[in-house]
Amino acid sequence: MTMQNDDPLDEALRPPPDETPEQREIRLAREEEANRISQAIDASIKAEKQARKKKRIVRLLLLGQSESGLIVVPGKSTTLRQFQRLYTPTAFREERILWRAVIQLNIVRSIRIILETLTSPTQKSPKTSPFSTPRSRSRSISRPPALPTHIPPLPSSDYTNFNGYGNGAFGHGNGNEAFDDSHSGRLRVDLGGESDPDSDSEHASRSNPSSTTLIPSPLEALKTRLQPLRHIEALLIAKLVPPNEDEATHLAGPSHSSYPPDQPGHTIGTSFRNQEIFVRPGAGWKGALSKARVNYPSCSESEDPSPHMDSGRPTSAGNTGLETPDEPQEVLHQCRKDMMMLWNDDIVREILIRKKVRLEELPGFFLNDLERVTSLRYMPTDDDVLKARLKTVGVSEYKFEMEVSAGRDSGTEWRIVDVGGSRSQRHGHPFLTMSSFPFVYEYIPVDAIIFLAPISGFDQVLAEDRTVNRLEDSVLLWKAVCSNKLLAGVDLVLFLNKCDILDAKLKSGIRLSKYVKSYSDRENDLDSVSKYLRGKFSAIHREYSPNPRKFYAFCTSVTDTATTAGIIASVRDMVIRQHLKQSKLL
Ligand SMILES: Nc1nc2c(ncn2[C@@H]2O[C@H](COP(=O)(O)OP(=O)(O)OP(=O)(O)O)[C@@H](O)[C@H]2O)c(=O)[nH]1
Ligand SMILES: [Mg+2]
Repeated sequence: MTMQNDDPLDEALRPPPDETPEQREIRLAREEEANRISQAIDASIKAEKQARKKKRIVRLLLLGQSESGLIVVPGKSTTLRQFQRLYTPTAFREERILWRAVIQLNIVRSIRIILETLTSPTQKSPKTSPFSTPRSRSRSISRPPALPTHIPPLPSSDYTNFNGYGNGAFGHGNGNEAFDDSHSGRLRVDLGGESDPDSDSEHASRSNPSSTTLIPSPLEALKTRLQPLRHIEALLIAKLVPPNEDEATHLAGPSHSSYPPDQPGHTIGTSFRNQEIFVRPGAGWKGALSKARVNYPSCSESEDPSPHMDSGRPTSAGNTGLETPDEPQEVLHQCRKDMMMLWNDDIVREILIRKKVRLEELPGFFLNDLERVTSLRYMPTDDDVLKARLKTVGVSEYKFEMEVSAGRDSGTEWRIVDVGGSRSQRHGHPFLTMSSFPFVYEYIPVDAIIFLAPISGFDQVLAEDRTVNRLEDSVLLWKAVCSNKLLAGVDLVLFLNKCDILDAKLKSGIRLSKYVKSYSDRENDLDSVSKYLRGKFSAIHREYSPNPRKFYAFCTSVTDTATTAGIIASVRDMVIRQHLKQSKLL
């Protein structure tokens, strides 16, 4: 028996004992070639490592004010999503299904806003001018009287006998009420005879108890049928918010309106503005949803059966373990006719208009798409993802490399810092300074700041401080950013955002000069207004910047994919140009 303790590799590599000189020559040549190839591979790995070390990393910081609820938020996270859509389209597309839960919650919230609005009283508050100084403003503006912390019960009427959200905006009926809508498909509610539409007392006097009936009103019945939305709301919150994240559903603070008396939404005096759901930034919530995801529906808008469907039902992104496959989508589907009836009802619309609640302008508005977005096989489109609203809290850096399909500059790593902008996160400063954003300094150096000012908010006040006009808040923050010495070397890109909403407002007859006195009798159209505001922001930049620096301003509607793609390409070019200059590579 021979001993087998030789290394098998040595054994294999050992030249055959009877090797001829020719065979030896061939073997040595082969070994040399193998050696050469191995060295080439080593060199290429080393080169790649070095290239990675030298990789171009571009850093952007998104800044701009924000609040929860019913008001104009600037669109920082939407801008981030636009970058992701353009630079990493495959990843963006694959994540679209995860946004369905956010859209479902947005829909439920819109319905709740309607129901709450139908019961809310009117309040008055003064107007402010965004370009006045804090001192002059404090002289000219007196703090409005505090709003009631609860809504006084209004006399019963078809519209006013809701309990209000505190008691359940979706109602407490037994679900058995009859509701005959066979004639008109509408909420056949009689508002009474001729009346002053602005008078709440008229509204009250209309509801003479003697005229009440034991038959539940159509709206009561509708409200009862919409009750399952309450459960869905709870389910979605459980799905989107981590278990220990109580704060997300309980943003503190007394409720009051964010709108002055003759301004949109001013009558909405209830609690929902403080109940906007947020997630901590980062992909945490997406991770939780995707882990529970079974698979993607391959197409959504069509009702065609798909191999990805489980018995024709959408597969869920849920993670509570309590759901059937996408229970929220099923419930929304079941409630869709009632939601459409509520939203399309003439009288409901009339009340929303009278109370200046312009739902269409609010973040996360999907009520005009109910048929599509409540379809059982609904898959959010790119536009839907951009329109969806999920408030950001805290600060987070998103890193991504351009996919090859996204064109040139693949290989550049983009790091975009998204910051939650609400005042509660700015330590409640009455007027802003950059010290309200202490965390920002951790992210310096950045190549540029994209500052978003939602200029459509010129006619609204902050929910967090009703004496402050929305535009004024933007202007103050802009001033603080421009004058900040630590940011003096950072280029500034200004997005005067929500120009689409601004355009609609101006066209509807709302005049800028009513809120910005210095605008006087200039033309009240988008072009003139945006040029004027751009001039104002630009003058502040010139006056307050400690050093000269690059400054670019764009009028944007960042939910609009076509126009935003061009703007982001321009931003990318100039940021990279500047980055290269600073890296002394140019
Ligand atoms: N119509 C319109 N809607 C916009 C525009 N920009 C953003 N939105 C919508 O406004 C909502 C809020 O945008 P976000 O990007 O979440 O705002 P944000 O600045 O990140 O706000 P915070 O996270 O609260 O600091 C979203 O529902 C967007 O779809 C715009 O230019 N036009
Ligand atoms: Mg955000």
